[in-house]
Amino acid sequence: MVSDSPRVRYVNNNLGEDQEPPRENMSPPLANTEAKPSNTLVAANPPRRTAVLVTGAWKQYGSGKRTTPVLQNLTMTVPEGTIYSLLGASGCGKTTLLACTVGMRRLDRGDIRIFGARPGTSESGIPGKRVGYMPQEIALYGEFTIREAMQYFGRIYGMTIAQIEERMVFLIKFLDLPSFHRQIQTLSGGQQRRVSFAVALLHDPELLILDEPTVGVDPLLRQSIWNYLCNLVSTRKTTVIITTHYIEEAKQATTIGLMRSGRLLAEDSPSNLLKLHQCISLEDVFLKLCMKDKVTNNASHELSLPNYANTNLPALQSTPNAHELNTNKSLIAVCNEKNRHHCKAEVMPDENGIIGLAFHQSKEQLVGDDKIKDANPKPDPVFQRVSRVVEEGVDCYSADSGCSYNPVESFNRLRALIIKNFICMWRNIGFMLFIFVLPAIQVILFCLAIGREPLDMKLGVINHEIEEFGICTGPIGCTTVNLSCRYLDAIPKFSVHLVPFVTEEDAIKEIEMGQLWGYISFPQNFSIALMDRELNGNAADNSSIYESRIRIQMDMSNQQIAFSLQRILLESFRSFSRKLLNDCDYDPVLGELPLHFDEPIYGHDHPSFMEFMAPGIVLSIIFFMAVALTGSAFITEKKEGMLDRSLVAGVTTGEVISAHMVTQYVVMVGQTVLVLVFMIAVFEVPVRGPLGWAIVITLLQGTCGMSFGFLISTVCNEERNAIQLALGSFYPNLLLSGVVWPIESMPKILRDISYVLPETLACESMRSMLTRGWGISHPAVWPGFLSSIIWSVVFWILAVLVARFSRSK
Ligand SMILES: Nc1ncnc2c1ncn2[C@@H]1O[C@H](COP(=O)(O)OP(=O)(O)OP(=O)(O)O)[C@@H](O)[C@H]1O
Repeated sequence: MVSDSPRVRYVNNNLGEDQEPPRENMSPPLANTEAKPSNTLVAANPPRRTAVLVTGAWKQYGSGKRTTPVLQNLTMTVPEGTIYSLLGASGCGKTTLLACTVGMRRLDRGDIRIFGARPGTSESGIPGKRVGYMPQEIALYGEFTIREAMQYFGRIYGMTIAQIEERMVFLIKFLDLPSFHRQIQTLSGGQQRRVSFAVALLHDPELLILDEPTVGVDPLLRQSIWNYLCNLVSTRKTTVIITTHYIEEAKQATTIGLMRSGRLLAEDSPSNLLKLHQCISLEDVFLKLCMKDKVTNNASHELSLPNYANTNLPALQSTPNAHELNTNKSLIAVCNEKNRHHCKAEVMPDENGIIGLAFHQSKEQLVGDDKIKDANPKPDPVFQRVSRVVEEGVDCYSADSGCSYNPVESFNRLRALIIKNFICMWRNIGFMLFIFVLPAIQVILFCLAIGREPLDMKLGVINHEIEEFGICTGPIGCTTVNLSCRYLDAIPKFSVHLVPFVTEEDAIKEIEMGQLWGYISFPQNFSIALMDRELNGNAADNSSIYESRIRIQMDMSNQQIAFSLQRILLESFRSFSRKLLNDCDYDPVLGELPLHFDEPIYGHDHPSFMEFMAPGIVLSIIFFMAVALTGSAFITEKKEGMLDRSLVAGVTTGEVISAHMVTQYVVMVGQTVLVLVFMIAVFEVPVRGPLGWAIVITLLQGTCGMSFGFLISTVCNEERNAIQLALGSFYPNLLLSGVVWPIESMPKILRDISYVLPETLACESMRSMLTRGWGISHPAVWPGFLSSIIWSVVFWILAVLVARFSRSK
């Protein structure tokens, strides 16, 4: 292992550039082979010197009618220090078998032993540095440079920077890679695959599991890769499992496993296969075995004809006109009822002259073969028992396994993950804008657009008291002349734009055109009648009371505008009336309603809608940003295979989550500061309570959003499903949490639902702290903190349960 016995490259030794020195201390695999887990049945004991042993493996995807059987009673033995080449048509189950081998998927039945132990246990070395895994997809962070990719995995494997650098120089040269400064996403598909291959070789593992490493690789380099693998096996006793579509190159393997429909048709050395089946080429052997398998299993099923149009075999895709090619190098089975016992070979070399394995295997065929399953022997009951027993062992992939925990190694892995997270974030400009600029824009837009007083509301004025047309200016002092003008003067002009009209009908027409919010009309004798009413009270006659009335007719379709206009007109009248009574030496209180509002206990005389909404908006922004960031981060890593690759390399789920939390908290603190600075410092939203606790509850809501995002990422495999789920929950949450409207206005049942949502109590707490100045110990405040914590825990528990359930599939 790297940290125990540094296995740096050895350019200066006498083995030549592409050769590795013999592995020191080759005993651990054997020692592990002999070590029996205490609860393992005797039947499961693998033979000595077997690196990988798969026994009676059964695996299917889906359930019910959608079941796809993939592995069917497959048994495979990979001796240590050999190259085992797994050959089979597209869709026959090679990748699934490798995924089960590295513990990323679980068998339905059967048993897998790596160095004598179940994958996922510390004895097997998987996950960890004993294995180098190259999945079929690139599974690398596109934002990384080649060097950063090497450093990321090197740190996980516990290599020093010097070891990583030395190894990288060799691998770049050997695999003909571009400069290590190049970002992976800027490389060609073939170059990316080679970087992926280099990462698998980086730490010189004991077991290499390579899923189609030579696809898209130049023939010379392909040969060079095989030479290198052969050298690794002979000098380092490395064990290699490699899948390929190319029969030609597989001839260099020590053992070939021929796979069809999830079964292993044969497993032997290339020479033995040729000898045993009396064929001159491996293609013939494979064809013969396929025919035999087909006839044995289902006489009524015909062999599928190769489907050139749909096949995803690289060798076939690169052939311009496959039907026209006809040499006798490669083979495509063309069998029908008549020639079932006599197969004809057709040629399928690719553009490089490499022969492709040309059996296309459709899903339909696999499903059809499932009918054969019943004819196959049932899995050995012993293995069923073994399978059940080993499931109970310690699983190093689970977050809480504590499997051979080494704090230093764990710290190194955590560091690698955190560095990785920040590099990915830093390199992605769009992402940076999303996480920092978007919240700021949301707050600015909220503060500018929501809750402010409407301005410039147009109101028509019909004044029958004055001769001239227009808006008049009123006299001052105690007078009975043109009081209508004096009242109009009291109306704030920045809020209400007064527009003169001759008649009410003219104003109504404008209202109907959507040009006015209402009109105000003064009768002819308004001033005299008003003075009579104000000064004489009950003694005023009926005509004075009628003539003193100002008529107002409004468009009430817009609640906020209508309420604002009504309030302004009322307040303006109060102010006009007080001034007039004062000027005439009367007590101004006479003009008031007998209602007196004292200084408010909390808030101020003119509460704004913005102040009501601001606390909830802050929490919503932080909550949903955390949902989006966490959900997208995990789904992308999962979908592109990067998460699985890191897990196989030895990173634990707990470390992945911890690293994400560290990154997410840094982002969240930044977002919280940004959002609060804009709200408080720029837009002067009042803070009357403890700002520190307001920040804490904001971070708790972010944690809650992070947990929800994690849950979404475990439930969804595709980004679009995650977006649907996140958006689907966004609006109900926003509308029901009392962010935009008081929950007191909701029907009882909805109010009860609202109280158990993650944001409602938190929003109440935040509002109480900011606008009422209450502290954490107040009974209306602490429940918001508690609810955020409880929801975070509930989401995490659900996410962990779903993740476990998914992995067991
Ligand atoms: N997650 C999944 N859910 C459902 N079916 C799946 C899943 N993964 C693979 N399959 C199906 O299982 C079968 C075997 O797939 P697998 O990837 O193991 O084949 P393969 O031999 O590696 O193919 P290829 O050479 O093209 O990579 C295919 O029919 C595939 O469609």
